[in-house]
Amino acid sequence: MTLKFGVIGTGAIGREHIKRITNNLSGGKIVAVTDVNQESAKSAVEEYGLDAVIYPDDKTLVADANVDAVLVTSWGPAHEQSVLAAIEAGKYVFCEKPLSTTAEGCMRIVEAEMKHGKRLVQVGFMRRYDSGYVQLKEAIDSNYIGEPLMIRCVHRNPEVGDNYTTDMAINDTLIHEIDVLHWLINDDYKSVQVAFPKKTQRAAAHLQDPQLITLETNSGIIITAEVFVNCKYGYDIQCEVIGEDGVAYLPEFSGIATRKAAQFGTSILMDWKQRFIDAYDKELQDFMDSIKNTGEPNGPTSWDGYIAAVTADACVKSQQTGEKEPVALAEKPAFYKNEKEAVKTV
Ligand SMILES: NC(=O)c1ccc[n+]([C@@H]2O[C@H](COP(=O)([O-])OP(=O)(O)OC[C@H]3O[C@@H](n4cnc5c(N)ncnc54)[C@H](O)[C@@H]3O)[C@@H](O)[C@H]2O)c1
Ligand SMILES: O[C@H]1[C@H](O)[C@@H](O)[C@H](O)[C@@H](O)[C@H]1O
Repeated sequence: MTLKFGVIGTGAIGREHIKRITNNLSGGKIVAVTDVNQESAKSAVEEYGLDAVIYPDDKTLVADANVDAVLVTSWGPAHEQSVLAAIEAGKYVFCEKPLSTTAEGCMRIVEAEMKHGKRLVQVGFMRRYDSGYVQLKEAIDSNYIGEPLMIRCVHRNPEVGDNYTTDMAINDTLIHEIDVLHWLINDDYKSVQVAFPKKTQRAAAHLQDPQLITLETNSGIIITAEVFVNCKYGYDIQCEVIGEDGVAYLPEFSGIATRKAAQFGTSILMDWKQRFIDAYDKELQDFMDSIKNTGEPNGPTSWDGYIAAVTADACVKSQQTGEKEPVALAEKPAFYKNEKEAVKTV
């Protein structure tokens, strides 16, 4: 069975996913595309030699009977509308993060999916498929480092565009940590607090950068996460879990090391595309394989998207109040209780 995809949004990650489904993975084919910028949709079709219909908008694409699954890779605020339209039409959905930019929007998706009666949606929280995070989870689950007590994270981008706003540090960037960390430690967040350190001169006038976020879990684990999106030197993701018996570190992305001119060095990546390249492949392959084998996607669910959005909303509130803000989750519906963990082979 070949899963026929319609793609909504042919920008940076839309093209990355089109490329991997077309050239690297098995079981999928792009049959339709759309973008608010129709030139972008046309150039994607040309660039990857796709035999795909170009639609004027998400609604007409979703209505194409030839489309089995919708790949939502538009801007965050546009996701909810496309995901709801796809669920309404009974199509599978792979939606890039965030599932919706608000908790209410995620809840509308959760309710629509439950009404449909079976899981259709997978959220692109690809770090759960990254071998480094999978190894960290194994170190925690096997009790190798004892009970986790604290976690220290760093999420740095070399630069961002002028349209990147202060709340996007949470909704667009920290959202990866929000998702992967509660999965890593099997715990939920109780409260969050955001602090604004001294601002870098490289940030646009409207943007607070860097930001330091503290998240506390129900069991008392304290997490500190730095988001710094104009760090200039590279794309740098760090995670250190401090347990009662030891410390576990997320592996660094490995490039070659060099010795030259009295220097010992190694390279640092400059963007996200390479850093999690294997994880992007694995998440999409898993999406296609699990639909083929079980009729439902296996990866991060709409409920995971909801947890991330509630936590992100509390962080955005704390950006405004400067206070510690509670994270108040609704009770998990039975519909999502039997979900399998998206842990794949390393
Ligand atoms: N998982 C990851 O690591 C990762 C990496 C990059 C981006 N993303 C997410 O993917 C999404 C896209 O990011 P990007 O970097 O590719 O952005 P981008 O700006 O490069 O591309 C987005 C594209 O969507 C189009 N678009 C916007 N609204 C639309 C709509 N309503 N209908 C159709 N097309 C629409 C735009 O014209 C643009 O071509 C964002 O939600 C972002 O957070 C995730
Ligand atoms: O959309 C991107 C992507 O999710 C990257 O992984 C993250 O580091 C960036 O901050 C974000 O803007």
